[in-house]
Amino acid sequence: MAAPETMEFRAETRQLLDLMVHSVYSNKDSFLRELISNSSDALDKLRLESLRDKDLDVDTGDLRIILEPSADGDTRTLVVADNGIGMSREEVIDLIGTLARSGTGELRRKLAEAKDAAASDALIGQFGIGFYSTFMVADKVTLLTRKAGESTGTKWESGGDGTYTLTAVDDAPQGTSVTLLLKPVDAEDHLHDYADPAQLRALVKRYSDFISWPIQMEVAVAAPPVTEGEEPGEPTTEWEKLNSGKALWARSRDEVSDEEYAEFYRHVSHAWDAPLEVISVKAEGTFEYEALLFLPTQPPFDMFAPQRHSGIHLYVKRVFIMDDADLLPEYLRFVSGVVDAADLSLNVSREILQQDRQIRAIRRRLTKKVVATVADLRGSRPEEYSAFWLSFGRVFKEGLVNDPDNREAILKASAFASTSAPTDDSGDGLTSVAEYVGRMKTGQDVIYYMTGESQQQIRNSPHLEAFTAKGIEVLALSDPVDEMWVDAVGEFDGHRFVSIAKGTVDLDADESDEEKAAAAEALAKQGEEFAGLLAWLGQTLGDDVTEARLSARLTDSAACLVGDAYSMSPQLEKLYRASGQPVPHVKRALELNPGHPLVVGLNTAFGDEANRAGLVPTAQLVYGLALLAEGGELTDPAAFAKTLADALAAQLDG
Ligand SMILES: Nc1ncnc2c1ncn2[C@@H]1O[C@H](COP(=O)(O)OP(=O)(O)OP(=O)(O)O)[C@@H](O)[C@H]1O
Repeated sequence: MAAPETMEFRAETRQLLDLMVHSVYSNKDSFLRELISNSSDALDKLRLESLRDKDLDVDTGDLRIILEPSADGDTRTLVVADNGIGMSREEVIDLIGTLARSGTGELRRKLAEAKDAAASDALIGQFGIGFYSTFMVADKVTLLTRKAGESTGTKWESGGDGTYTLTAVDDAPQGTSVTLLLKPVDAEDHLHDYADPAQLRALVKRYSDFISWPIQMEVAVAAPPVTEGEEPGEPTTEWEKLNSGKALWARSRDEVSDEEYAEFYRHVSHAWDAPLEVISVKAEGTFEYEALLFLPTQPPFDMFAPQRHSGIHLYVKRVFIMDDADLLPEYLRFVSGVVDAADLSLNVSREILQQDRQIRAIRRRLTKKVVATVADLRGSRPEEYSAFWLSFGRVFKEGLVNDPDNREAILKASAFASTSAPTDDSGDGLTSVAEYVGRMKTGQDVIYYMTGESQQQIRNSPHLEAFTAKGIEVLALSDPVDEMWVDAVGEFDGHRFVSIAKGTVDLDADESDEEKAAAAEALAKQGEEFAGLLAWLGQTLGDDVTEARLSARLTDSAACLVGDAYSMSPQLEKLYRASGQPVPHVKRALELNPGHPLVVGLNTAFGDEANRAGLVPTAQLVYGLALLAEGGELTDPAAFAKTLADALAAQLDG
């Protein structure tokens, strides 16, 4: 055996480990689930590898997971071992020595801030900590592993402090064993006796019963009764299988408890929360398959990471095939679970899968089923739906853009903030588009919406003023994806989606013809009064605006900016720019409120003396204020500040 080499954990890993060592997490038992889960994955991988690589010299006849508790005085240990794929030395360093997953830094920061046990429980539950959870129960962890096909093994050992050692080991068995030198039992600290076979039996039953590989423990068998005059029989041992290994998806819903589903969900999705909804599908006929899918409660922290893939594991007749088979569209990437298909070849490749008719049929059916489940959730459990929507709505709505076939169903399952969605217990301040349509005023035939970067920005925007005054509901869409789908979807039930920040709006639809005629006449008269100013403003601000006109949508503010019916909104312009795409600056119309003192004053001053000093800066201020009020960004904030300061100073002087 070579001499051990001491390595240092990266700072981030070290801090996280330190938090585990001193963890107040109450569910310390979960370390066992994590180790068994890792072993089970390693066995799956070995079986697959041996199917794909016929030259790989391994024995796959007796694949299993072994628990080996022992107690010698105060020294208590537990070994969890498997004869799975194992790890190379580099893999040990990469996978075990570094906690390289994205979001780790964030977890560490939040854990350090967490004040009490409940808060840190929730955080650990949200992030999951895999192998490192062993340090909640062990003072020292030794991992011995040899990768299938390699001759030298690697021993990794750490006391959870700043360092670990690595040693090359020649005679290591293939697979991985993790030996825990257990911390003293401390019931108050939720540290149970993990060297006690009865305890282990109960934990495996609770957390890992569904694992398809046998989980075994060697137990003493009572010696046969001794008859007089005979030598006492040798005590013997036998392997006791601790799990039933039954595939959960093959059992009927009423046979499986919520807790069993929850543990299986944690295993397949590497999650620590409980599933919000369990979806099971059994298809018979041309293509036979069973699926068990889960909607999560908490978002995985890497949900928006570009490399995140779907959490659906593909099995063929109970044999694990791959873990990110393309079985659901990207906008459902928060769904995890298992699909077990009867008629695929065991060594099917990813490329073949993508072309496979059966896989495409499964994907279509599962997609519809998940979307329908989300819609049902809204109807049957509105509170849970709201929480779900808050975490996953943004991702789900990508489907409105990317999945035209299911667009209608996705829209029905979606909810949106709006200026007058009910906030009683049936609602949550969120409305469906159908409900919006049900509340539309007489004469209104379009669905009004406003996009913005936040709810606050939308709700304070001047564009909303006349809508609020007239009690017309407006959808308040503040997710980046909203910009895309309103264009892609276009209409619902014959009602067009219309942005209140674009084009002209007709808010007098419910008025009589006489009232409309009177209003039009009044506007025309005002138009004449302001004609000179409007033409001059259009010219003076020509670099930024297409024209200046009087507004029907303002009641309180002096001015706002309005795009053409089909122009790009400022948010979309910003999104494109942020993604590196060059887009020309989109000019919009400046709309003025003819009843506002600033606009009236400006018109009078312009009428008195069109060349008067101070008019140009005031025009620039009016434009800048309109931009600021909608949450926009000034191109030259310093110049704006100076113009404003000068104007204020001049006023104080006067
Ligand atoms: N028994 C094992 N055999 C082979 N590889 C293993 C074993 N245990 C862990 N690994 C490798 O180390 C990696 C890290 O394990 P760890 O438990 O920290 O995270 P994980 O299982 O990937 O995710 P999670 O933290 O969500 O459980 C695993 O993904 C796997 O590649």
